[in-house]
Amino acid sequence: MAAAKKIASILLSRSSSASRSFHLRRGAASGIQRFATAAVVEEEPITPPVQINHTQHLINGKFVDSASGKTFPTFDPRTGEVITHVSQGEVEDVNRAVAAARKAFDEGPWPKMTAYERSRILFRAADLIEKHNDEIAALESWDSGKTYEQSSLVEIPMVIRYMRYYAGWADKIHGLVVPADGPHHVQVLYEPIGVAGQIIPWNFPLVMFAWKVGPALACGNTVIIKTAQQTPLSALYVAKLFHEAGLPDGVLNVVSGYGPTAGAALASHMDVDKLAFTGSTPTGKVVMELAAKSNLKSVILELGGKSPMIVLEDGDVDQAVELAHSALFFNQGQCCCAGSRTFVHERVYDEFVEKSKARALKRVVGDPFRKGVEQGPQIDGDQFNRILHYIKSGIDGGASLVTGGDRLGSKGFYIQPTIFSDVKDDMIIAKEEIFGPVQSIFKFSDLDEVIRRSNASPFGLAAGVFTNNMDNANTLMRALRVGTVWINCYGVFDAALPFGGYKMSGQGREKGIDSLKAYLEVKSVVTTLKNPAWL
Ligand SMILES: NC(=O)c1ccc[n+]([C@@H]2O[C@H](COP(=O)([O-])OP(=O)(O)OC[C@H]3O[C@@H](n4cnc5c(N)ncnc54)[C@H](O)[C@@H]3O)[C@@H](O)[C@H]2O)c1
Repeated sequence: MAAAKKIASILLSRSSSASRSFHLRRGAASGIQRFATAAVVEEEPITPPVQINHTQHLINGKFVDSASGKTFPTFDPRTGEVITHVSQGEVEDVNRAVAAARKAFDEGPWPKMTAYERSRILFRAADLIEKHNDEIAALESWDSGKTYEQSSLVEIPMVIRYMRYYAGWADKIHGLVVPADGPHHVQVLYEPIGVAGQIIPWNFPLVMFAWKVGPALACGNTVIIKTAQQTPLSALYVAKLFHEAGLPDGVLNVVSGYGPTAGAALASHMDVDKLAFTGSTPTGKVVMELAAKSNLKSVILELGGKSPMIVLEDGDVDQAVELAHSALFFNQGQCCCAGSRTFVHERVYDEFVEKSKARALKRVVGDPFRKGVEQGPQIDGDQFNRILHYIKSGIDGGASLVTGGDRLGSKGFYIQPTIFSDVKDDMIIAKEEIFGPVQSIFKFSDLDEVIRRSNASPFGLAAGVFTNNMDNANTLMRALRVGTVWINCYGVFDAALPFGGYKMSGQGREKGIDSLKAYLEVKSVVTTLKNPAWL
């Protein structure tokens, strides 16, 4: 019982600053209508508590229009209406941003500053983000549809924590002196790579910004980051704060625009030394090819997933239901690491399915700016249609629709929390990343079977395990071919914890010490010693 309580506190906590989970407390939501009525999403949208001040690219420390003068719209997922128009970056804008970053690296003060000075600027930037937490959170929610409570209480505080983590590293990166087989003084130096190009998705715009910009700057690199076309607003605001904190011009450049133009220009640029990409697996392959065909820049990839959430038969079923629910439905189901294959032991399967249905029916869907709402709209019409298409494929493929299965309301991109049971491994919904609020529940009989079926995926990003049996937990944590295993918790994203994928979920790691290695070159220096006193 004590263990179960501990699990609940991990799962339901609003996260300590040291070890934040992506999960919020279950919405109290008294007076808010459930998705069965749909009325709540038909109400007039709440006006977000923020003004939009920055819509141009941030290049060389200044906000500038696109060379072409073009702009593109960014939309409110609650209504599908335009929020504002943003400068549309293309090849020429990327060239300008890379030139600024190149100059700031080759001639500018950033890599030449002391590590302590760099660290202080990053700490000041984190302080400014904290000061403006609520405006930034409002921009993030307006542009992406994620709940304001999630942005303001979880994600922006996580961004601040990540920036402080990397600020702390800046003056602790040091080399080695290693023994050699001869009269040589052998040093290993860790140096910044140079100009880093970074491409991020829309599902966690600022968290992805922090995972990339933090380690790159801490190591002394300069950066051009291309935001997702769906969510350009928050990064412009935050990058401005870095400059207010004292970041020299050209060190951090933000270009808004589409993937095949601005993104491809960055990935294939001859003056970019490192490429960091987060997004879908198909686009990951494209950018890797562009990097290889241009200057063979090294690449780090954070890609898609189809992560198993494994519920063994020995635990408290109510706790397991809540954990598996949040593992899938968090952030409208738009998480790379979503627990999108819920494997449940046959002994508790029927009870689990019934209780999961009850939990999904209680999920509070509505305007993300309304207090107590757990689920906002999907990001845009493309994703909305894609998810509805997957739901149809689940029904046509013979899975049992337990609840949901349709849109919610008549405007914007809201989808009913949906559950399928009796899902078979060869169904499309069992194999492909749905990226929406659609839970698929599978039945299994024993440990070997669930290991084999969990690993039978081209993805290997993450997995969850729910059990009180530590022997089984130990077996699973070693057998699962994934980058992260959460045991009796899910979605814990500590700054010090490396995150990344096995197989087609990516290459390399972000966060933790491993992310620093991704932004450092290793140089060996050998000096001949004359008459050494010792070797
Ligand atoms: N592993 C992780 O850490 C992680 C984290 C978040 C999201 N994701 C994945 O991201 C995907 C969802 O994001 P998405 O739909 O924005 O992905 P996406 O691949 O469509 O786009 C990601 C980014 O790549 C850009 N892009 C698109 N085409 C490009 C091209 N030809 N050249 C260069 N850049 C291009 C986009 O403009 C965007 O900025 C999911 O598959 C999800 O699993 C992974």
